[in-house]
Amino acid sequence: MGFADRLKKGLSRSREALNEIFYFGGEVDEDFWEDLEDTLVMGDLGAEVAMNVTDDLREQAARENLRTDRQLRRALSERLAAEFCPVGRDPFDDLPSCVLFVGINGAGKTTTVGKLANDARERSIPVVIGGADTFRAAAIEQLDVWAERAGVRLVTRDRGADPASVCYDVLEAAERDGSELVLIDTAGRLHTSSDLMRELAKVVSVTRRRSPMPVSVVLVIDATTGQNGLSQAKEFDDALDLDGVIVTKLDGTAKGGIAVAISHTLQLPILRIGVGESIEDFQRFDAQAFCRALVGEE
Ligand SMILES: Nc1nc2c(ncn2[C@@H]2O[C@H](COP(=O)(O)OP(=O)(O)OP(=O)(O)O)[C@@H](O)[C@H]2O)c(=O)[nH]1
Repeated sequence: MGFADRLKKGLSRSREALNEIFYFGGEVDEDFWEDLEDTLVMGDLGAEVAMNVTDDLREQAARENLRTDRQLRRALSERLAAEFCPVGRDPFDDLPSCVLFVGINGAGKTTTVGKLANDARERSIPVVIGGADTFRAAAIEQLDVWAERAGVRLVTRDRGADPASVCYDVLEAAERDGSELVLIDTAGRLHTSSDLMRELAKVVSVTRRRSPMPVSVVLVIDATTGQNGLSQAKEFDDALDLDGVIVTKLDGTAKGGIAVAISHTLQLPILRIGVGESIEDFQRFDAQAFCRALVGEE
């Protein structure tokens, strides 16, 4: 299955919900707009975005006399795409660059680091991985498997070591080897655990101070988390001042709207998306293509 099909399949829940209201058979009446707003809220877009988008679309439909399913879907997908914060500096393209990956347990950080390392190597970018998840021995082993798969060097320390020291080590190794991209995996943690968030803030500030390259902090978020994803992202942003977001598991049962809610509310760009477990299952984010898949516009 191609990338676009995977994304379409993954976002089918949102699309099916929209299909129900788009089969209105004629009148675009008050019920239609109410149902649209409810459906967008249910699709994890959040109340604020759902209301703004519905109000704008309603005005546009009246102004431009949009009536058909096709016209309305197109206008909706364009309006939703406009909600995304545009990408300014892309930390995986604008080199040299050091990126720290943060997020809750199981969000897909390690997998994402593996995919990005592989992508960089394929583009002949000298890249090194830092394994700063020294909390779990299995995490280091897992990252090692990804590093090997991608054919990229891993710098880490034994379980229990200070994660900030791994950041020092990997930056030193990058300087020595001439690596232009440094990808650092950190231990997963709940955004509600203030001790662990403080520890992570220290890792970030040490890395920012030590790094001769620009440092970006990227939140990896599992799209299937739903609306809780927005509060997660808010907490991480408050504590670490995020630079961007990667949304994973969009091939699963995600509703997808959380990507819109986070990007708009926190004004953070979506840098990449994950659509599967294997090394090539990820993509640059294209807001238009994403919204077409979300809305079911042909
Ligand atoms: N379907 C799907 N699964 C994914 C994707 N990205 C990651 N996964 C799976 O999600 C699970 C967790 O991924 P990890 O990369 O280990 O997550 P992590 O954030 O590093 O987890 P911790 O080390 O516990 O913090 C694994 O089973 C991955 O295969 C994706 O885009 N799609």
